Amino acid sequence: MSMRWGVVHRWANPLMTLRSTSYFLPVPQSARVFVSRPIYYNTKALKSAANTELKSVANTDTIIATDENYGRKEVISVNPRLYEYLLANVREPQILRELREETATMRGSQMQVSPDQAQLLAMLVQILGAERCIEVGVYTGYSSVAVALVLPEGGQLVACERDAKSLEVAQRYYDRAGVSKKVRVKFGLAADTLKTMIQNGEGSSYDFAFVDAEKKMYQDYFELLLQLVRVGGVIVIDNVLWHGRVADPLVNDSKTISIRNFNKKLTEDERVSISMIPVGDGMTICRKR
Ligand SMILES: C[S@@+](CC[C@H](N)C(=O)[O-])C[C@H]1O[C@@H](n2cnc3c(N)ncnc32)[C@H](O)[C@@H]1O
Repeated sequence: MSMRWGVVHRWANPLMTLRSTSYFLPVPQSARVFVSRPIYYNTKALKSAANTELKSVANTDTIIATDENYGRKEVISVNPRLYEYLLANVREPQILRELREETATMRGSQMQVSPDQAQLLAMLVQILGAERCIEVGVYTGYSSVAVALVLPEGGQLVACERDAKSLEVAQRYYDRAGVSKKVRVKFGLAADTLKTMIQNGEGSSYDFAFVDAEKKMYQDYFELLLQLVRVGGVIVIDNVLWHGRVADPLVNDSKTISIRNFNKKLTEDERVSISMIPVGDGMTICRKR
């Protein structure tokens, strides 16, 4: 939050005493909308005013837009306090919590989907009544366990991963979660696995796919998965907001450009209905038409 120095104003606390001296305190830029006209306070009242002001700004800081560009809709952004609240409302199975805690000690743990993302994936699988799923990018298995747990008996998840060490952890948790029978691990490059599945006649036989691997391969994964998923099936793509970099014109590294291009192409792709949502690092849900 950016600060500027300014007079504390009446609107901050209308009950305070009038005095002859003005005091200057840091006032957040975003509080400027509340400013009316200057009024002078005693020191004690001033401190309390500052607290009130800063607390209320912490609240209003979550609201990022209310103007006509957004149809006057009050659009919010998730700040740490709100995100903690959101997480407190996630039902994370004990086995996933343990996997998350173990993964937190490992290299690359930031790659794992967040509990709210995993819950959304599981919810989509359940809404779809999905029985046949694919995951591209397993890592230690957090999202794949979340999906496998809600698959019916006889359901199947094809889990594509090129890193054997991560797969060892994932496999251990498939066993512990009692979902090993539902998960078909495919070790190797995901694009090769998907191509083989198409060649084996598995086209249009999957209900759900989740993409969370090499960013520069997103378009390739998407094209292959579009062949494997049935009409009405869903493909979810992770990291589509790429830490916010996709919206920053000054960021032009190859991964950001690749995701930006992918997002643009997807928006224009009539083969799918889409919904981009700011959960985790951003996900796009695509439904095959
Ligand atoms: C972001 S992580 C996946 C996180 C996982 N979905 C979770 O929630 O824990 C990406 C994973 O994709 C794997 N990966 C990257 N490129 C791949 C490729 N070409 N083929 C298969 N796996 C790949 C990486 O080894 C890594 O484990």
